[in-house]
Amino acid sequence: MEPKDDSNGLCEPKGLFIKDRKQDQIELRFKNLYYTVSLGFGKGTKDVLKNINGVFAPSQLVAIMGPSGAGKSSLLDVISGYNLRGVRGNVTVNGEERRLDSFRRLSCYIQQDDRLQPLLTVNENMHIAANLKLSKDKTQKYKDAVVDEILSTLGLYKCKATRTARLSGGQKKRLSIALELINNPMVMFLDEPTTGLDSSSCSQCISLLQLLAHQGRTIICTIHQPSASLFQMFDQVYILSQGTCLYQGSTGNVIPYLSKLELPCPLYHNPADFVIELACGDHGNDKIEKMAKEIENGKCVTWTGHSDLLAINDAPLGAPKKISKEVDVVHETSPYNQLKCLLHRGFLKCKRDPDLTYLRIIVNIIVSVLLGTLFLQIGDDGSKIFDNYNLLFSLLMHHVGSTLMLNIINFPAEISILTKEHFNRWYSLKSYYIAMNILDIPITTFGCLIFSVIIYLMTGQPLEWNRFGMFTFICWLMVLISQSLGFIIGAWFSVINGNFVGPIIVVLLMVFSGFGVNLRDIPYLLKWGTEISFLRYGLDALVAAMYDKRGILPCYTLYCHYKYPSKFLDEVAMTTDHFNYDVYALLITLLITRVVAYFLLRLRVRSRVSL
Ligand SMILES: Nc1ncnc2c1ncn2[C@@H]1O[C@H](COP(=O)(O)OP(=O)(O)OP(=O)(O)O)[C@@H](O)[C@H]1O
Repeated sequence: MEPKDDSNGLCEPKGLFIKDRKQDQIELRFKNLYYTVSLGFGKGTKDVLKNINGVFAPSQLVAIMGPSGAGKSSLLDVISGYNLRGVRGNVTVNGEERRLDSFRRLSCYIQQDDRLQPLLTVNENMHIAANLKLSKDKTQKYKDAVVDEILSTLGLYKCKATRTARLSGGQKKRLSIALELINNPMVMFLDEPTTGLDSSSCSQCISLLQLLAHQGRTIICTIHQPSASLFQMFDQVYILSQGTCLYQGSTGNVIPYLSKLELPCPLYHNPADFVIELACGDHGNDKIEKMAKEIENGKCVTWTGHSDLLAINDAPLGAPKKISKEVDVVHETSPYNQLKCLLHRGFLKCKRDPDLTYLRIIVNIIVSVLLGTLFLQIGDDGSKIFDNYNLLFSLLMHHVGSTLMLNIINFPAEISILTKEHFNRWYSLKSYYIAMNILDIPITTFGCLIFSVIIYLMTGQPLEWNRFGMFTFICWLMVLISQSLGFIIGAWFSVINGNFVGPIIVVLLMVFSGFGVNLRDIPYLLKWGTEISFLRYGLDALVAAMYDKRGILPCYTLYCHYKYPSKFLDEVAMTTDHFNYDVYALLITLLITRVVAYFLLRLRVRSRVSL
């Protein structure tokens, strides 16, 4: 039976994914927490969080509030374990020092920007997440039931078949929450879940979080300046100003707290607005100091309204130390299952986005026809050997340039989704990388093959299967290497910087390829450039594929200076006996660049820097 759903409202859950898990409840504490960032070379450091303390109790919806730049997102990043660099102090989970590997099994982090797969429907996104996040022993029927229950609870059931790109802002936000709810985390961190939503979507989103929190979860979110009614929906508030805590306690206690400090909230004034005004220093910096002192920078828990809550100083905490490093986190399903799911998702994305797939094929057809027309039937002509050499170089440039730029532009967008999903333990980076490599092979191979067939026939290259095979294989290797280079640049640079760096690299590859500047004329000190330019190996190999054991070329004019290919090859300092050597060099380059791309991607994902 179809679950009851109002696509705008929330339903009561049936209890499949939202069970009473009081025994699993999580209390988070932090003590003497500092977060220090470097301001750049020679500019010193800045303490974003300054010796703050706090406690986030279970079954509570907590709002971290404060003016812009107060350190709200930084606090969320630090306690969730998303950010470890520059952090000092203690973070404990139910009284024990937080161990990231186990903590990440219990928690999830939903970023401010919706990092969703736009081409997949809500249902597909949910099912892929369920297959990745629920253990293998759960039946498909169970997974379907969980997905349906979450979707109807979050008011998304009627949008099941809608593509994510077509959802409204509020629906996207709910889908982000729904995806992370699949494995029922007990702690949820949300960075500004209401940003960009209208007031009705805001209150829907917060009432959903309230519902989830009151089922036993600890839900912590940052929020800018909530309306009075939204503010009342939170159980607890943690107010920050310039990295220090000004208040920690229940929403209802904010006004009594301020009255005690002789800072009465004006009648008919939204307490959230008033407290932000105080935190901004609008009523004087002395008020900020007064509040921080009263709340002991977060150590005082009396305003939380929980008499059983231990004060920060009374709770068992070890001596302050550097927060432990991340260890490899175990995922819910096997690498094989992760690979299967990621391949399935990648296949769906390719199917839904035929534009890029078709574009790649069409570009290959257009460029090959264009080059074929320019260099029509020159392959067997003794007077056109120089033109044929130009053709070989031009087609290599097409393969390198188009593939490199495509990946420089596309790859960074994938990284932000990957960072989120990897942090929330959907899959390992290895599975992702293998799937990504496999997914591109069919289209790359097809594009290369079609390009080679057209250009080979149009330009009248020798009709021998082995030469055609060698020609296509070299083009294919060049595309794969350019793709790896695109991954390297995409993993390391932003799209803008990548667009600047990419063409520079192509120019350097050209300079050292032996085309234009003869390999013999390259100064000794710059010879290393020719050793690492894969374009040189590609060109050398293509020349070998076309001219090895060719004998005298037919001459259709009075005099053909280069009818002996060896004469021409000697002039451009190329040989035909290096084909195998060139292939090995290209294979090694491919291997090295793929490995380097993987490690750079790993570094980028682990540092979680967004460019
Ligand atoms: N890696 C960093 N390098 C330099 N400064 C940083 C870094 N991370 C945070 N900051 C600075 O720390 C302060 C707090 O940043 P944070 O993003 O936590 O603020 P916020 O309260 O979430 O602000 P907003 O509400 O505007 O998002 C800001 O002044 C920010 O510039």
